[in-house]
Amino acid sequence: MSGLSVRTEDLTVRFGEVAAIDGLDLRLAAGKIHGLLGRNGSGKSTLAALLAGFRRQTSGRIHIEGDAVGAGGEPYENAAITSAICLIRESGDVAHTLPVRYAVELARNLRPFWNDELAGELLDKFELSPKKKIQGLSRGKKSALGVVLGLASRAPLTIFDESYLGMDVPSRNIFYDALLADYAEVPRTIVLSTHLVSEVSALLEDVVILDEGRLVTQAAVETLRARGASLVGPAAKVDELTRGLTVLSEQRLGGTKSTTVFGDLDNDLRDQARAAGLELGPVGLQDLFVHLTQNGNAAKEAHR
Ligand SMILES: Nc1ncnc2c1ncn2[C@@H]1O[C@H](COP(=O)(O)OP(=O)(O)OP(=O)(O)O)[C@@H](O)[C@H]1O
Repeated sequence: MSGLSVRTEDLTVRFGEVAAIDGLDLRLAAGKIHGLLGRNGSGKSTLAALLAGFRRQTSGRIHIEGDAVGAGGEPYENAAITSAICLIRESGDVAHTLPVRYAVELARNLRPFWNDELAGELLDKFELSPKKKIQGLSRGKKSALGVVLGLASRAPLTIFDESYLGMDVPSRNIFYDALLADYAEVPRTIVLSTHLVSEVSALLEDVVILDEGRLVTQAAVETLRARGASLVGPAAKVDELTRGLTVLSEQRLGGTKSTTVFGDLDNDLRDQARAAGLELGPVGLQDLFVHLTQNGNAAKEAHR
């Protein structure tokens, strides 16, 4: 099993006047970890709910495909498809009056690819007692329970919709490590919806950036990160070579400066930078995300 692929065509969801998703043409390749990035209100949760069949689109099409779902098709009201998809939302969607072990049992019964051993290991890692009532868990522990259910479901398409934001940094690190380890063992399609871009960027292979329900860009992380450069070295030289370029961020420590710029650096400039002893590197995903979703830039990018 290497997961499900997703294709959307002209996908649109309207809430009255608001288009939460607006004519989205998207491709998510099977067996990869995708980042679904966007600012607040950009449509991430709406898209996640559509892919998991939790809601129906106003217009357009969704096609889910892969070994686990036979001929594939639309997820809405299609149990053969939705049983292979697990969406974990920030709320966790777990019954609050029950102990943790009931939530685990429920998932075990509902999820055809469920792995009990992994669930047990993760409960221990997050120090979640099976006897504890869910309503008595802290926000972070509720999020951790959601993460345990999501990972142990081993669903061919697993979507975490900001479900780990309530967790503290050490717990989030446990999540990231567990996700990578289990993904290496059982490759599947994972979607991480987040605005904590810098934190998850090392996990991601492909990235989708949304803005106001529209696709700003979709690309492999490496391709995106090559769409600019960071220059590090003596401040005066860095300033001289980056003059007139679109600067995404700058940091200075004593006489040394690191400047990140957007756009292609021509070979001449690269040669000059190297000759001056500057270090050249790719752009951080966080800087790109901020730039691409700033007022006006998203629309320009979408029409590139
Ligand atoms: N049930 C609803 N009724 C009306 N409007 C809605 C509903 N759900 C979402 N919206 C609107 O659709 C747009 C997209 O919302 P969505 O929750 O999908 O964004 P998001 O990217 O997940 O945001 P956040 O990062 O803040 O969670 C927003 O303008 C939101 O107000």
